[in-house]
Amino acid sequence: MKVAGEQLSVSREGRRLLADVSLHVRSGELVGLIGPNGSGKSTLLKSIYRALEPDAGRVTLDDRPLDRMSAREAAQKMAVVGQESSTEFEFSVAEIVQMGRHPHQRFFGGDQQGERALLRQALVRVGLDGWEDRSFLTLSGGEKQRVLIARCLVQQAQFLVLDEPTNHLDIRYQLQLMDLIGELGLTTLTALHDLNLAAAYCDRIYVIADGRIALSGTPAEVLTPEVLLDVFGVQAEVSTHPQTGRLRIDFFSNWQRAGERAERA
Ligand SMILES: Nc1ncnc2c1ncn2[C@@H]1O[C@H](COP(=O)(O)OP(=O)(O)OP(=O)(O)O)[C@@H](O)[C@H]1O
Repeated sequence: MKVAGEQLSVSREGRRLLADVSLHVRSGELVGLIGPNGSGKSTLLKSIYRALEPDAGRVTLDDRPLDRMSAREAAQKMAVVGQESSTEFEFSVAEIVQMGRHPHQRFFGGDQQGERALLRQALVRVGLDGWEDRSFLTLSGGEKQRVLIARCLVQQAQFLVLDEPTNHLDIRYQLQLMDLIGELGLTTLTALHDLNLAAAYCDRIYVIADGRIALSGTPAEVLTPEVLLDVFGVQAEVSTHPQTGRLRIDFFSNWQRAGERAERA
């Protein structure tokens, strides 16, 4: 499934949060969205997954406008893990994951055994096999995040939208989750703060700053020291890891620069 956002604009309380943003994700592509805090990443993702109505522009899935689809049809095509996915209600892990099946279920009947198998497979994939009866509210941030990913898996949508999916995850699960997303081979758009993860996993990256797309391209095209200084205001060195061949970004903090200055003096 290919996805496009065309000239999306959002204003709230007299402020332009998104200005004429266009982006596209080709079928099976993993596209990253990076940018500083408050640059508009969540606003853009919310306008794509219909949590927020843009003032102008449209979103299409396989060239069909999303706003002409029913909520059920949209949910069959698009699965979302947003940033604020908390619930105050007492649901079990199994109940939360099974919510991903709602767009596919009819009122009566259904293949109960098949549904249970899907639930189990999804929990195995996120490392939570046997956690069905645990209360969602009692889970750690990282465990909750993995449950929400499992909910996406059972939804069997072709397009995944993820807002900071590695938030709360320890390094092992960050890598495991990004590997899993890559293996799924779905059309994926994800906001990421960790630029090394973006470099390692994304086919292409959009950089957003002040509600506008500053540039887009492959990780090597986008993640240059000049762009990182310009957009994030940090000095960085970008190299290629000798073993993995992946881009590696090292950041220099103020104390390192101060140390270098002292050495030179
Ligand atoms: N409903 C709203 N009304 C007014 N301002 C809003 C609203 N929603 C978001 N904003 C503002 O829009 C800007 C973009 O917010 P957004 O959450 O999209 O940024 P972000 O890039 O996802 O940030 P972060 O990296 O911190 O998660 C912020 O300055 C935010 O305060």
